[in-house]
Parts: sequence; C-alpha cells; structure tokens
Amino acid sequence: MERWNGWGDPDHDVALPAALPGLLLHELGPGTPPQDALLADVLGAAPPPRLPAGDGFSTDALDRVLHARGQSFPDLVALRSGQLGTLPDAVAHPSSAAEVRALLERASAAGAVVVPYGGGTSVVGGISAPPGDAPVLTVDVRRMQQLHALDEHSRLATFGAGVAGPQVEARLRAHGHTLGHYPQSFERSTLGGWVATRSSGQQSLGFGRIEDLFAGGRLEAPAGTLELQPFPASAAGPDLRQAVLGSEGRLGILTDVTVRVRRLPEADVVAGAFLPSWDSAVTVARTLVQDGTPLSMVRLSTPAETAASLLMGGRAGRAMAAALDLRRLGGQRCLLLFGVTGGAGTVRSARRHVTHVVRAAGGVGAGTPIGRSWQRGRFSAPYLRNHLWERGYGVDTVETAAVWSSVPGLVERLEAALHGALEERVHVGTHLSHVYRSGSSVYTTFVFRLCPDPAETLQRWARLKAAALRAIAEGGGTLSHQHGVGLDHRDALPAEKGPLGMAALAALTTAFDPAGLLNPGKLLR
Ligand SMILES: Cc1cc2nc3c(=O)[nH]c(=O)nc-3n(C[C@H](O)[C@H](O)[C@H](O)COP(=O)(O)OP(=O)(O)OC[C@H]3O[C@@H](n4cnc5c(N)ncnc54)[C@H](O)[C@@H]3O)c2cc1C
Repeated sequence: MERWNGWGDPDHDVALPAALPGLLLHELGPGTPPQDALLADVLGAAPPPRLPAGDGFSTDALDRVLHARGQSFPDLVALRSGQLGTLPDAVAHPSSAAEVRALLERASAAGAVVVPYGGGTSVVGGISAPPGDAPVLTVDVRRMQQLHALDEHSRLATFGAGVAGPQVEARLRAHGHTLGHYPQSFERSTLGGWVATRSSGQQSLGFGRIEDLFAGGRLEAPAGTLELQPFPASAAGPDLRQAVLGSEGRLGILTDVTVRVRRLPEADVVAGAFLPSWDSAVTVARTLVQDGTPLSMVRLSTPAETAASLLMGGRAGRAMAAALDLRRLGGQRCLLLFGVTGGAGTVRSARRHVTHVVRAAGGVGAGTPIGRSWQRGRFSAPYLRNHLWERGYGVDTVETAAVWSSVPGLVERLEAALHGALEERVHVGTHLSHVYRSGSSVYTTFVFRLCPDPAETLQRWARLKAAALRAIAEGGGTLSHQHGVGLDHRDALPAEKGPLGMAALAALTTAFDPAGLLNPGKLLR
C-alpha cells in the first residue's frame, strides 16, 4: 500500500538529516505546516461515479482517490488539502493486452476518456483525471508485470508494461542480468511509464537512457495494435519506437515492453572527488565524458549544493569538510560523484584515470565511502519531501539539458530566477545529473515556505516554476530532460517544437486515436 497523500511506503521511513531543519530555519525562517485533509473526509466527498461498476470497472472510492493525482507539487497540494479536483469515475486493472483492448472499446462506447496509469509517479500532472463532461476511466496497468521472455543470446527481455523497477531488477538478476535503469522513483515507477515519459536512470551514462534500452513492444491504440519488433537496427523508414517514446499515454497503452539487458556487472562502484571551483568541476565532468572514460554516472554539485550535502552528512560530512579545509579546498568546492560499472580491471583503470583528471584540475579524491553513502540513500530523498511538508516547507525540482557551452550560464540564470521569484528567500541547489558528449542535464531543487492557504502555496509555486521555465528557455535548455511534458509543461512545448512540429504531433495522435479518447490535454492540447 502506498501513502495516499505523499511519497512512498508508509511502513518505510527515512529520517530527516539532523542539520536540515536548522539550515532551513536559518535560510528561510520558520515554516507553518498547513492542515492536512483526512482520507475519510476525502473519500466521503467523492462525487458519484459517472461510469457503472462491474465488467472490469472499479468505482470504489479509495481506488478512485488513489488514482486521482500523481507526484507533482500541485498534486501534493491537492492531496494534502483534500481538494483533488476531478476524480476518475472508474479504475480498471487489466491483466492482458486483450483486456486492455476490451476496455478501450468499452470506454469508447460509454463516451469516456481514458488515462493510462503506470506507477503514478508523474511529476508533471501526467495522470490527472481531465475535467470536463466526459467520464474518466483510469487504466492501471500494474497487473501486467510478468517477465514473458528472456532471450539470453540476444540479451532481450520482454515484460508486461506495468512492472515496477524493483521487480524488473529482481526478475533479471535471478537470471544473472540487469537493465540498470534507476530513476529516483525506481521503487514505484513502471517500465511502460519509463518509455511513455522518456525516462532517464541515475546510471544512464553507462546503461543508457530508456530510449537506448527500449527495443520494442506492443501498444494498444483505439485505431489498432502497434507491434514494434526488437530489431538491433533498421533503415526501414522512420523508427516508430521514437514516436512511442515520450507519447505520455496519447497514442495508446503499452502492454508489453522489450528491453535490452546486460549480464550483471562484476563491480558497481560509486566514488567521490572534490574540485576547487564550479568552473574546474564542469571542465572535469566534460573532459571525462568527452574522452570516453567508461563511467556509468557523473553527478556534479554546485558549491551551494555541496555545502548543504556536507552539512547534512552529519559527523562524516563535518569531518570531510574539515579535511578539505586543511587541503585548502574552501568555500567554492564542488562534489563530483562518479560511477564505474563493469569488470574489476575496467573499474580500476577508470578510477585511476578519474583521479588523474581530478588532480590535474587541483581537486582531491574522496574514495568510495561517500559513494556508498550516496548509493544507500539514492531512492530516499523523496521521503524527505513528506517531512519537510510537515514542517511547513515545500520542495520541488526543475530539470533541463543544454549543450556544454550553455551549461554554466544556464545554471547561473536558473538559480538567479528562483532566488528572485518570491519576496522572500528560497533555498536553491543544483547538480548536473546526466552528462553527454555534447552537454549535460541540469537538475535544480528549490525549497520555499508553504502558506496556510493551499491556493496561496500554489501561487508561490507557480511563480517559481514560471521563473524557472523562462530562465531555462532563455538559457538554451530543453523544456525537460527526463520528467516529460504532461500538463505542467504543455503550454511551453510549442516554443520548443515549432508550428510544424506541433502539427506533426497532433496528426500522430489523430492517427492512433481519432476520437481523442486517450489522456486528453496531456503533452499537447
Ligand atoms: C520522487 C520522484 C523522483 C523521480 N525521479 C526520476 C528520475 O530520476 N528520472 C526520471 O526519468 N523520472 C523521474 N521521476 C519522474 C517519473 O518517475 C517518471 O516520469 C516515470 O517514468 C513515470 O513512470 P510511471 O510508471 O510512474 O508513470 P505514470 O506516472 O503512471 O505515467 C506517466 C505518463 O506515462 C503514461 N503511461 C504510463 N504507463 C503507460 C503505459 N503502459 N502505456 C502508455 N502510457 C503510459 C501516463 O498516461 C502518463 O502520461 C521522478 C518522480 C518522482 C515522484
């Protein structure tokens, strides 16, 4: 059972780092926790469903509430305040592609619209039930989670699209394989959701983004079934996998997904290093990726984020800070975490090379303890969001990617925009989370004070978000590196795609879904 109005498993909690409340109090002032709505009241207020129960439709109020919203900041405000907006009128839990097809036909006959639902971890409003006259059927695909086939010769695995991260890895590891796709939402997000949003895992530098891993599959659309065969390569015209990747439930429902897997690596190590300044750190990250060092991850924090991480690292963090001070790596130091995955020899030589590049830039190595600490907590940060809310602070992230020549300017512009968006202080920290030969992603977290009135909190968030999106566009970044478009980024998409691009996307949705049944309003109007 997932927590209904926040992140994660209610039986598994992660303690707030002891220094964090003090840091926020000092930087932002005291937080005022808003009053949370009670689940019983939310269930009691659910409007009568506009679809009949039975024949695959659940109209149970809890099922409808649990599928109403995702994990974006506006979703969190809605859930905590109990002002959920439109609820799905029914939820379906199909177990097969045939059942999905039957549901699409039944929804169409009932004049309903359909929201495909994976793990419900969208942070852009991707699974919200659309308002309007049409009843809403949410199709939760998580019963389709079997490993259907593993072709060890070709290193291809076919799963039901609703399989969540931990099951993907457990099933592959039982056969000595791995996918290596670890978004921070790993616990809960699904393979189909990863494809539908063009997801990126923390070790995408080594394992690839989902578009590199997605080999084929099956999509049930109102206009028919699309089978994508897992050819290793093909020149047979445009690659339709690319149309499905990032389609955000607008083209059809993925029922099976074939992915490219690997043998489990001998070693999977994360280590750290500190660089003396942001400029030197960015140069090191760029050098490492451009010279082809076989790394699975490069994660580089700005001086502000580095300082906050060391502070939150407790005694070990303080000891590290003191050691760095002694070595004259002072206030502008930046933490570089790098992953190496593969055979023992590869790991040794890659680490040697990183050490060489770091030292040449005036930095120092910090070894694997800091990396192991990151590995232990790699999926924990979202739990902290719950705690911060309960202390009166809101936290959200914005993310983008840009070419190397734009990255430093973009980071500066983005942080300045967030700092200046409200009349009061905002805590801001940035890291480069995924690096490429031509550029990098930029991932910025911001924390601000909540208001007692949810509408005012939303207004604050909207100002921060608008300022960030403007800075990203002006700084040469893409609208999203990994979170997708959904509702929250939809109106900014035409500026990136242009009129012809938007017309092509609209034509594609019409070809797959002529009556506009699927996830209306997400990705594009
Ligand atoms: C705390 C947190 C951390 C995150 N970290 C990362 C990260 O590191 N990297 C990253 O890439 N993203 C991250 N995300 C965003 C989110 O997890 C991804 O977008 C993820 O891919 C969504 O998967 P899901 O299964 O939860 O899909 P959902 O949220 O259920 O759906 C997302 C979209 O995909 C569509 N969809 C879902 N399943 C299907 C299907 N079977 N067929 C067709 N359409 C479908 C939905 O209609 C919707 O438009 C994070 C989110 C949270 C809350």
